[in-house]
Amino acid sequence: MKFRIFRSAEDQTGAGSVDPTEAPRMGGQILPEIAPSKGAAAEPRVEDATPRSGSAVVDNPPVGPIKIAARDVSVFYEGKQALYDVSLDIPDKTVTALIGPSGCGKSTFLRTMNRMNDTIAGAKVTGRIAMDGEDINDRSIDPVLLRARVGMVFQRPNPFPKSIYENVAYGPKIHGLVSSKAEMDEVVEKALKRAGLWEEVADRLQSSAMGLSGGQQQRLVIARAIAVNPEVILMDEPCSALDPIATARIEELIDELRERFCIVIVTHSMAQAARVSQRTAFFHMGRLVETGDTEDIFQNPRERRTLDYITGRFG
Ligand SMILES: Nc1ncnc2c1ncn2[C@@H]1O[C@H](COP(=O)(O)OP(=O)(O)OP(=O)(O)O)[C@@H](O)[C@H]1O
Repeated sequence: MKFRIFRSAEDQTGAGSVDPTEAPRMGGQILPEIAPSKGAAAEPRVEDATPRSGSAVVDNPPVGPIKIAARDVSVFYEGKQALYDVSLDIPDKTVTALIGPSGCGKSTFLRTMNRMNDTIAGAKVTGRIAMDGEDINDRSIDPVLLRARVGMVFQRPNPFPKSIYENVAYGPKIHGLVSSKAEMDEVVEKALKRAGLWEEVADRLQSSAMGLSGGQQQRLVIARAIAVNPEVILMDEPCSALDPIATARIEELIDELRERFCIVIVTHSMAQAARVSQRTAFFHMGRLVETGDTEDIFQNPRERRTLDYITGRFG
């Protein structure tokens, strides 16, 4: 079976990512024709699902150094469980895509990796998340410093209403990473270059960031994250507010950045997951269903639910 791996950023839906002329298969077996899911409505809702007892076994771990190891991570909002016992290894210098239908817990899991859930009243996280072996929820860890090490890019570009230069300089300044104006100029230029924005803004660094296009603003936000030398960059649907050309530019950038950073991206577009990631984790109803190399997940998923989702039968 071949999945069409879209090279154009125009396809933002997953439904078209399957060649309908070829039979889908699972676990290496050709499956009989599968009727469009009738069972979806009968599936239990998250709050009805029986929580599995925690198991620290990591499904299909990646080869190579692990940057973040999540073990039995659960998240509750006002006592209502949204994530159940997720154990996942995130490799370094790799793009890991988190996919799954709306409300399955992708963003919730993403936020556990830089303790952004701490900022949500009533949210509680259990389990263990280690970065380079160190528990990020340990009392000794300052969440502000953690968020510099684990940067985050959101759906909508959120530059500060300040100049382009100040947007990038802000992080290095508050974290005391530079000691002179010349050094700051260098840091700003380097970050903008790495984010692929330098040539477009070099002559207007003092102009407002709000005057940039959406795609440029998103690259500026990435430059702002990079400027503090993060180790991990979390991206929560970074292209969902962008047009296809700006999306393609961000995807190229993600591909370049993975040489230096561990990247985790939440995306609704299976075509995007297939284009940008090397590892994929599929979530459903608050649980991690399956994880593996992206090619395997898309061409030969082991779980029926993964197959149904990537072939557009639900979600
Ligand atoms: N701040 C919050 N307060 C209460 N419940 C929340 C909060 N954030 C998320 N939830 C709930 O947790 C569950 C998982 O939500 P989450 O946003 O992580 O899913 P998602 O897979 O990222 O969804 P989407 O693709 O729609 O962004 C949902 O049932 C959602 O309603």
